[in-house]
Amino acid sequence: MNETNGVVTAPVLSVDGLDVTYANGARAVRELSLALGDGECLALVGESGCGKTTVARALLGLLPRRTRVAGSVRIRGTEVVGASSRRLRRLRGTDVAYVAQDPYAACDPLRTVAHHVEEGWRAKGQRPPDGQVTARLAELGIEDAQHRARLRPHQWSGGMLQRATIAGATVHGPALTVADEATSALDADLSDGVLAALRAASNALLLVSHDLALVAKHADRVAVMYHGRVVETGRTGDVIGSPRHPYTRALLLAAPRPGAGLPRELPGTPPSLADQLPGCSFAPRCAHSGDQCRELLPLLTDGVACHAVERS
Ligand SMILES: Nc1ncnc2c1ncn2[C@@H]1O[C@H](COP(=O)(O)OP(=O)(O)OP(=O)(O)O)[C@@H](O)[C@H]1O
Repeated sequence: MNETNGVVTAPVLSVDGLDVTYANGARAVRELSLALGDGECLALVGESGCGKTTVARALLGLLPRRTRVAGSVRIRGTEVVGASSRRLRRLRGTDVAYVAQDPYAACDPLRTVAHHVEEGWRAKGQRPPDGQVTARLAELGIEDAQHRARLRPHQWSGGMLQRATIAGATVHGPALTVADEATSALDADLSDGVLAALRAASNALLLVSHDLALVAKHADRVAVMYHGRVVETGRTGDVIGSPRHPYTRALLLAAPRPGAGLPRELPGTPPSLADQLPGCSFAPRCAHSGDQCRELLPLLTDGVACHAVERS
């Protein structure tokens, strides 16, 4: 709980022991815990398939039927795991909003952009107050918003259209915005501005991203996932500037970043999601692993889950 001026509020997001197994037996998220406060931006990073999107979907109650979900996801104190469809519908838009990867895929090509922004109100059975669509678009950096809002999505550039989807997703000022690779369909030079707009339009923001340069610039904290677990977490500058987990170091070396030299491919491949290794899932790929790493699961302690890391 947080206390501001004597008023106690629940953290925006608290995830405790989240565990997700798809119907085919793939255990994509394993005992994952996270917390996010007002105004904070947390980036979830990690190789493809490590479970980032699964976490994002779990926060919105959007996992497929027959997926087994254990643990707890609370948004402003309201439990999402096991919530009824009615309660989830009530939470979406007001408590938690979602920004998808590809704005063109998220929009109906036959409808105007204004129609998509208005959907934020319609989904709650409301009509947008006069002038609000244009005002929201202008706030997100759209020039000549009144005219442009009447155009169709294909008449907008990708960066501008993503700003419009952010405008629609955040009309009710949700406590938490979840953005899953929200800029990966855009050119690199547009991504920065769109992320800045996303941050400005959001309260707490969970950013799923593979772009470590953007994460370094926009996120306050980072959680590095591997094989469904958080293996390192901390302030962005610390995790990206002085990574401690061998996996985080390898991930950073594999990422194209200005001034970081040529990327070095991550050795090996992650284990299958059906595997239940007794020890660290990264041990088979880790140059520092010993017997303990293969036998005993390292717990996340002081922001890092690794037996081999030096602890002061
Ligand atoms: N509906 C599903 N049924 C079975 N397995 C799934 C399903 N959705 C995802 N998975 C598997 O769960 C694992 C985690 O997927 P997820 O999309 O969460 O990873 P990710 O880290 O977001 O990857 P990417 O960066 O490629 O989007 C992957 O191995 C994926 O194949």
